[in-house]
Amino acid sequence: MDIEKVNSMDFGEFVDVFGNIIEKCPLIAAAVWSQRPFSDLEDLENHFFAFIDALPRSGQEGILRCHPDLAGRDLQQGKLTAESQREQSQAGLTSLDAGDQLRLQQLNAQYRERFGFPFVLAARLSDRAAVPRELARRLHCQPESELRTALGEVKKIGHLRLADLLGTDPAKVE
Ligand SMILES: NC(=O)NC1=NC(=O)NC1=O
Repeated sequence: MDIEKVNSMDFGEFVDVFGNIIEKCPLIAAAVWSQRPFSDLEDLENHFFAFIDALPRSGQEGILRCHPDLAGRDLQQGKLTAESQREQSQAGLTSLDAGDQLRLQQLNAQYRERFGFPFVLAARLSDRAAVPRELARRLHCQPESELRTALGEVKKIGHLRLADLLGTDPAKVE
C-alpha cells in the first residue's frame, strides 16, 4: 500500500484499515485522518504518535488500559483482537503451562496495583521467558518513567502493525 492510496481513503475506509493500529483506540485513526495528506508512510506513523504524545496523562493512561493483559483473561476467553491474538501467540503466550500463566497473572496484578494501568510490552519483540522478566524489572520503576516506557511499547506495537498493513520493513523499531 503506498501513500497515495492512504491519502485517497475516505474516513470510513481509513478507520476500517487503521482503526486498531493502537489497540482498541479507533479514535486515534479518526483524528489522524483529518490531518491528511501525509507526505510518506513515516509521516503517517508520526501523526499517530504525535496524537498520543499530545494527550493529557488521563488519556495516555486510557490508551494503556485499552490493552489486554499478556496471557490474561481475554486470551483465555478467546476475546483478543486479531492483531493482539497474533502478537501474543508469536510470543508463545498462548501455550504457557499453568505455573507460568499463574506467575504472569500475579505479576500483571502487582503491576496494575502499583501503576494503575496494565503492563504493556510489544509482544512480537519478546518471548515467553522475557515477558515475566521484563515485567518483574519494570515493576520497580518510578511511575513517571514507567508511563513513558509503556507508551513507548504502545508505539512499537503500532509501528509493527503499520508495517504489516503497509508492507514496509518493520526493522526500524527504535
Ligand atoms: N498488555 C500488552 O502488552 N498487550 C499486548 N502487547 C502486544 O504486543 N499485543 C498485546 O495485546
